[in-house]
Amino acid sequence: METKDIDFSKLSPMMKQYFEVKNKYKNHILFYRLGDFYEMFFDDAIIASRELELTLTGRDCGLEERAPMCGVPHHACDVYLKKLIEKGYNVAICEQTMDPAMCKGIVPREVIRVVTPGTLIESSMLDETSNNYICAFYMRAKESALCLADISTGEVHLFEFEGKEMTSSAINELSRFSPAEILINDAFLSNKELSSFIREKLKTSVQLLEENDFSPEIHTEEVLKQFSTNSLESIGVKPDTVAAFAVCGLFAYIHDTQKALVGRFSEIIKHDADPIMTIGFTARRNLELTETLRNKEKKGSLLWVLDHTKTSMGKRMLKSFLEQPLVNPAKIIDRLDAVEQLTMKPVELGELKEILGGVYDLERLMTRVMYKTATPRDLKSLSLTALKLPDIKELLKGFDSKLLANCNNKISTLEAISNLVENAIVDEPPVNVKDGNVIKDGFNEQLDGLRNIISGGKGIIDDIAEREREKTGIKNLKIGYNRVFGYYIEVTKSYYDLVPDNYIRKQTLANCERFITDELKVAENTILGASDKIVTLEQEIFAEIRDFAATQLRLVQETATAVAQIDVLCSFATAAVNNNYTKPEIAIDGIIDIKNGRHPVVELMQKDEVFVPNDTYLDLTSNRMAVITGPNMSGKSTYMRQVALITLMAQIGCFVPADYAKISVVDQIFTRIGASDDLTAGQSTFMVEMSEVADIVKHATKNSLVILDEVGRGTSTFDGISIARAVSEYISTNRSMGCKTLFATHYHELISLEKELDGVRNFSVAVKRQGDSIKFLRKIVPGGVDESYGIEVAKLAGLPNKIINRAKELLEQLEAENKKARIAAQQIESDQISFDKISDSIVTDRLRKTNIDEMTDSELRDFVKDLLRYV
Ligand SMILES: Nc1ncnc2c1ncn2[C@@H]1O[C@H](COP(=O)(O)OP(=O)(O)OP(=O)(O)O)[C@@H](O)[C@H]1O
Repeated sequence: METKDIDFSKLSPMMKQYFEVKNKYKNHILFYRLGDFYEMFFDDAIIASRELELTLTGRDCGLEERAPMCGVPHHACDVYLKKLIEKGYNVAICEQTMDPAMCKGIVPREVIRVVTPGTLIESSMLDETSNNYICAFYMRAKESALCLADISTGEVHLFEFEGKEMTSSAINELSRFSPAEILINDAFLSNKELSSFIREKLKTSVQLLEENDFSPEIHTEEVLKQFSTNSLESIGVKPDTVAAFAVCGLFAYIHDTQKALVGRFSEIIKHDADPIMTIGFTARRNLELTETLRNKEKKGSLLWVLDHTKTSMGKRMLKSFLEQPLVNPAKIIDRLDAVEQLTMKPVELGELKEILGGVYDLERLMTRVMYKTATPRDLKSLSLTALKLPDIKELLKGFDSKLLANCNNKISTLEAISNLVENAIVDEPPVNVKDGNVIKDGFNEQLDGLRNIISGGKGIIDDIAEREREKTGIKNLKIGYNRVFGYYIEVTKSYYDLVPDNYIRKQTLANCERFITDELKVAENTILGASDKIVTLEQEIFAEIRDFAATQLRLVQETATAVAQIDVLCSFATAAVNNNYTKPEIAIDGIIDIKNGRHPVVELMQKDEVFVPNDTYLDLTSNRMAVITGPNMSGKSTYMRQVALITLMAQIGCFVPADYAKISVVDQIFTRIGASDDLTAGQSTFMVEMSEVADIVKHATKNSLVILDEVGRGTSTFDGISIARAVSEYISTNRSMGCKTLFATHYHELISLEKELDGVRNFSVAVKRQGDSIKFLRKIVPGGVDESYGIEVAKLAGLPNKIINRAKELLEQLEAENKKARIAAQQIESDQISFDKISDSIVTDRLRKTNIDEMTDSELRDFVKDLLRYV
């Protein structure tokens, strides 16, 4: 039976309640709590049974047909939630809001949480090394704001964008944070570039909200509750700004969907005040910062090389460091000084790392505390971590670093929490507080009193048993207990005759009978009453301790951030020591000078070839652009990426793989490398290549670093050469440009740029010819090469000899033709022959393609003259 066929007036009272709730959450799967299960009914049950492979059963619902039903146990619902979220469903969790035992009639129920990709908090559903952001993007005509929050850690970021850079800046930030869920307003949809970026590249869940859902007039209260504050200004948000709309949109949504979570957030990180390096979506992926391009794996990425962190908080922060390199030289130097100090004291570094190894994820623990879902073990983890903090603080005192001292100041020892938890909670508590034995003896008088009754209760029961044996003469009389019947006196068959009249029969078994007496009943009431009270009291005491921990949110959050930062700095120091890195010099004179630089990942991944280090020198004047030629496979891309990675590593405050490095801070890194997988999004390789180049020339400044690998390769040779040359000219001459550029190319024609343009220098990757083969030397040397060695590389790659020989033949033929074309061109130049005499050459082929018939003689002459430069 489907929902549409239901006669609602005939439904049972419980089903009526179900539909009252369900109607508010039509687009969600409703988990409806019934006892120990979350049940799903009707259409939800049909979907869930299919998606979760659950048995579809039925339940009487007041109608003739039973309601389709399936369910999942409430204590194991995480697994099922995860599956549904991964399959793109949103889930509303409806709980019983009163103890059923205390209710007459239908138990009241309410949706306390809506689970969507951006609102997950369950450890089992989250990657401990990554943040999980939900964001609101509020857009007006010329301005917009983006507010992101990670509910599981309490982190909040806010950006405001305006003017013509609005879209590109927004795309950069969205790709940097990669949110799991985006809330948008109507105006967002009119921005085609942003909409298609989110749809095609981020592939994130998007929800269109009403304009009112963002209104500060309506929603400020909810934001204030979430931040436990009394004004938007106190969290750095000016009312009526576009930022206030984004903040209100996001936190009103969180407030509405996460009813159990109040006051989880303490501060908003505003980014306009503190700019960071821009690395676009493409460069981030091309440089393989956090995952490899091909397999999307951590191994083989820069993160893999640098990750020696010990805590989950450190892992998340390391990732955000990599994605947000600094541009403020003073801040970079502070980090580098801290790393240097740590490398200089290996024993203390080792001790710090060992302590950090025992630190729990304070941020996610606090979310559970605020949600009131923290278990006794969670509080114990919080306390155990707090107990380690004094040792961390003591060790940090031994380092002479401003940043480490700063972190130390921010670490609170959280004594109030650890004292309370250590005094109150047993050393190895059960997961669930209801299981009992959570609170230590001696912590609460009332609890101690009740426990005494229980332990004394055993004595009372033993006394009764002893007296009854004496009184009745039943030697093997004993008193037992079970959950159904409570306490009972057990008498075996052979003594039935001796059972006195005051024994009331409770149960007959094969060999014995069970009885109760008035005296035993009174004892039972005392003992069981005490047990029930103990369970309730333990829960109350635990809730008080948890709520006290919640009051310490700000302190814990600040401590967590500082500990995470120490962890990342220790991780950098470890990578520096293990891989023999150098402290870079940070400059602002525009010079990048690297001696014996290495690619941080290739040098570790490569097993069968020793990595050959290389120098780099780029500046703002005569060494702005390096044109790098060399055969395929010689190491051009590796070299260029290595320069970008060394620059980026320096700007995140990490030592670098080089003997010496002076790095002038760059504001942006751009890359145009290889084919990206946008082909799936319906763009041709060439189209992707050109739009990436367009992005670079539009946004690069003289302080940017640009990596261009084989620009122009995606089209025909002449088009390609022309585009590559025009791009190089533009970059090296245009007003705001002149940025530092590394340009690898197969077009040897570009070598001439060195003579023609200021700031261009030729380099090549050295190779050695060995008979009809070649050896890669991997060394970058000054000067360009005009030999491709393509056929030799093809041979090295194992192409069959037959093909290689035929390729050689064809090459000779083409070279002869090219020679002919050159002579013909020279003749044209000196007007010795007319155009129609040039036959059979690459130039005429090109001329034909260009539809020369429609050109005047002089246009044709200019066109050919232009081409002459390439033949
Ligand atoms: N400096 C180096 N020392 C040792 N091995 C290197 C070095 N540089 C590159 N290699 C090795 O050479 C391989 C090819 O390098 P790379 O891809 O950079 O060449 P390329 O010139 O860009 O090739 P193509 O033009 O075909 O793209 C790398 O995968 C790496 O294993």
